[in-house]
Amino acid sequence: MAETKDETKQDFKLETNTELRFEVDANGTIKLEMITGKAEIFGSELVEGKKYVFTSGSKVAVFTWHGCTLTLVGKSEVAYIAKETPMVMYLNVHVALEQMRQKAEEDDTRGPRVMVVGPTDVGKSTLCKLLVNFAARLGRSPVLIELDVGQNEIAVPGTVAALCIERPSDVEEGYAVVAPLVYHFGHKSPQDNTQLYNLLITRLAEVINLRCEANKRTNIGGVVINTCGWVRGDGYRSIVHAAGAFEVDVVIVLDQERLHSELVRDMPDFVKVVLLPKSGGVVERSQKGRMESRDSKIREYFYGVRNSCYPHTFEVKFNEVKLFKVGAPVLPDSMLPLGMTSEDSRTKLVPLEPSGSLIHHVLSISMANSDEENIIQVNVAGFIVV
Ligand SMILES: Nc1ncnc2c1ncn2[C@@H]1O[C@H](COP(=O)(O)OP(=O)(O)OP(=O)(O)O)[C@@H](O)[C@H]1O
Repeated sequence: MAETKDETKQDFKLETNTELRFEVDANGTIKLEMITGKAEIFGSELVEGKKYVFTSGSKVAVFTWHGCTLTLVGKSEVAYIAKETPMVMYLNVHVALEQMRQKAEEDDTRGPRVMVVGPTDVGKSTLCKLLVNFAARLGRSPVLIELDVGQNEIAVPGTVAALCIERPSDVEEGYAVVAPLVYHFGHKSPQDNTQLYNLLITRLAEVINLRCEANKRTNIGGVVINTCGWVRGDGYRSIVHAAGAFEVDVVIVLDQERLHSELVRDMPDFVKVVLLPKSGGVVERSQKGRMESRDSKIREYFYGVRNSCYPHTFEVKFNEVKLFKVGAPVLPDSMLPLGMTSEDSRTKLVPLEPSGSLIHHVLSISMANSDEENIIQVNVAGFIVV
């Protein structure tokens, strides 16, 4: 039978230190198979002869240190081999971090804490993935911190989260999200409530510090922090705040000299600030593309990556739940009780009356035992759609 257009087969031969980049068409899929050699996708190794399926919108780079042959079956928007990649530099960073882990092991101290910053679409999430995957391949167990509330790799958008990485992420399905630590933020940009954002960063850092104190392996593995692409004004101040809260040792700036020089100026001397180039393969995403990827992240939470989960519908009486929203309307300081500032209201919990306006909203379920606890600073158990 003749091949249909959707089953176009392409063969590629990759030399050492090159990568095959491809994007999957909307509503299409691509099957990738490594025929010979060795290759990896964002730090996760490919198995020879196994067929990997990538769904619509995926943007992938298959990198090889040793050379390989590959086939792609399906319709791709683009598929090309790139010889220029920053992978050797990224690997050098990993090697330096591994040396810091070995030193920490010898001296019984803390492993490296590294934060990746830069404007939007420079490959921050991808570099974080590479670093934790490389570490996991050496048997390390770093903690991945996700501060990018818009494009969150661990939980649904609108959250900050942490995940202990025990093994490299799955090539098709991403991180094995087992027992993540997630805090509710509720907006897709930190700009919408900077006070709350900074408060959650402080809280997350406290909890991670406790975890590191209690678990030597996690402590040695270190922390890799992904940030969002808002690097001006309050966004920059949030980056500096996060660096302080997590007591980072290394800040990697991707692709922006201005941000690099600002951070060199503002970081303490013991923090290494490194400027690295972005990969030419990183794909710029439009507002629409970002919205779609947020939607698919929420869908993935409820249905699983390959529709492997079945969300349940159940009814709860309104008197059995308490509903809150974070942030009271901002009032002028003159109208507030003595000693309170309008900034406080942004992190205040406001009770919500159940109403039709809640329909189709995503709510998070707090782990708090009572509403006397500081619910904002308590992690969430999961999410529901009303
Ligand atoms: N070398 C590469 N080749 C092809 N695609 C790539 C490469 N590196 C990254 N990408 C793709 O580019 C897209 C953007 O990368 P990434 O999410 O890492 O950027 P980011 O800086 O974290 O963006 P944001 O600021 O939106 O969080 C992703 O879909 C990723 O899979």
